[in-house]
Amino acid sequence: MDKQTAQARVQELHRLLHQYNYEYYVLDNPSVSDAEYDRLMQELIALEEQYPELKTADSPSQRVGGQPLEAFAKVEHRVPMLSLANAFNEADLRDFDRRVRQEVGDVRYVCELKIDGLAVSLRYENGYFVQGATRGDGVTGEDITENLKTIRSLPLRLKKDVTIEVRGEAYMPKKSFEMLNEQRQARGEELFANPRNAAAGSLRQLDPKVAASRNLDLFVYGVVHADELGIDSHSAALDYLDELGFKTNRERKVCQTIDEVIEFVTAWHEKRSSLPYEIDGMVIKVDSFAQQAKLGATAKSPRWAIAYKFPAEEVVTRLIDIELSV
Ligand SMILES: CC(C)(C)c1nc(N2CCN(c3ncccn3)CC2)c2cc(C(N)=O)c(N)nc2n1
Repeated sequence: MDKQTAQARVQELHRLLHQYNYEYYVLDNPSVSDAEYDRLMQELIALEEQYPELKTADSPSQRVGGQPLEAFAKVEHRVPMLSLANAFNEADLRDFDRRVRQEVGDVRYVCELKIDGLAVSLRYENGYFVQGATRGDGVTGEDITENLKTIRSLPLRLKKDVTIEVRGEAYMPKKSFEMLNEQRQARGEELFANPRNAAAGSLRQLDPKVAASRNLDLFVYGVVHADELGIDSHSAALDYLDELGFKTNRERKVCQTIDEVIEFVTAWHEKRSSLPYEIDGMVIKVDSFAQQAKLGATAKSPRWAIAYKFPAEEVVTRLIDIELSV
C-alpha cells in the first residue's frame, strides 16, 4: 500500500475506532463485535508501524500512553475548581431553597448523583483532548493527561472540533474495585479502603500502563464558561456534552420545587446500592445560568449549588459474626 492510500486508510480507521469506542464505552451499546474492533485496531497499529509519521497523539492506538513519567507537572486552572457547600438534612435543603428564591424568585433545579471519585478538568483544542488535570487545591492541580487518556469513555476526539474545558469526576466502578482488592490481597499488598481512594491512587500512578489496568471511568458534569457558548442553562450544557461524545450521568432530574428535590434525594439514598459505582450524596444546582450569575459565588463555592451528603453508612457487624469470628 503506498503512503497516500495508507494515510487515507489511517484516517478512516481513526473515524471508525473512535465511533466504536464511543458506542461501547459511552453508550454501552456496541454496533460491532469485539473481534471486529480488535481487527481494525491491529490494522491501524500495523500501518502506524509501517509509516511512523502517520502515528498521531490522538490515534486510538495511543490510549495506553507512553513511558512512565518522572513526576507530574503542575497545571494552573484558568477557572478555579470551586468547592461545594454541604447540606446534611432536609432543613438545610429548605434553607438553601429559601435563600435562592429570595434572591432570584421562581427557580428550577438540576439534581445529580454525587459520584464518589476524583474531580478532574479536561481541555480540548479543536476537538482534540490536549490536557487533563486533577482538581488539586482548586487553583493548581497535577497534569495527569497520560493517565486520563487510558479511560475508555474519555473521548480523544470530540464530535465537533470545539475548543473547550470540561469538568468531571473520574471514578472506579464497584466491580473493578472489588477485583483490584482481590488481586492485592492475593499478592499480600495493602488494600484500598474504598473506590475513591483506589481511583485517586490509580490516577497518581506515574506509569500510564498501571492506570490503564485499573478500569477507571468518568462522568463529565460541566463546561467552563458554557454561557459564552450561547447555552443558557446547566441542563442544556449537559445535553451539549452528550452531543460532543462525553459520558454524562443519565440519573439526573430537573426539579421544579425543593419538595421534588427532597423526594429525588430520598429515593436515591435508598437505592444507591443498586448502582455500579459509589455515590456519597447528590448535587443540587440552579439550572438557569442567568440566575447562577445573579447568585454568584463566595471565595470557596458557588451560591447556586449545594451538595447533599448522605449520612455515612455505619458498618454494622452483627454480633453473631463477631462471636463466630473469635
Ligand atoms: C461545578 C460545581 C462547583 C457546581 C460542581 N462541583 C463539584 N465538585 C466540587 C467539589 N469537589 C471537591 N473535591 C475535592 C475537595 C473539595 N471539593 C468535587 C467536585 C461537583 C461534583 C459532582 C460529582 N462528584 O458528581 C457533580 N455531579 N457536580 C459537581 N459540580
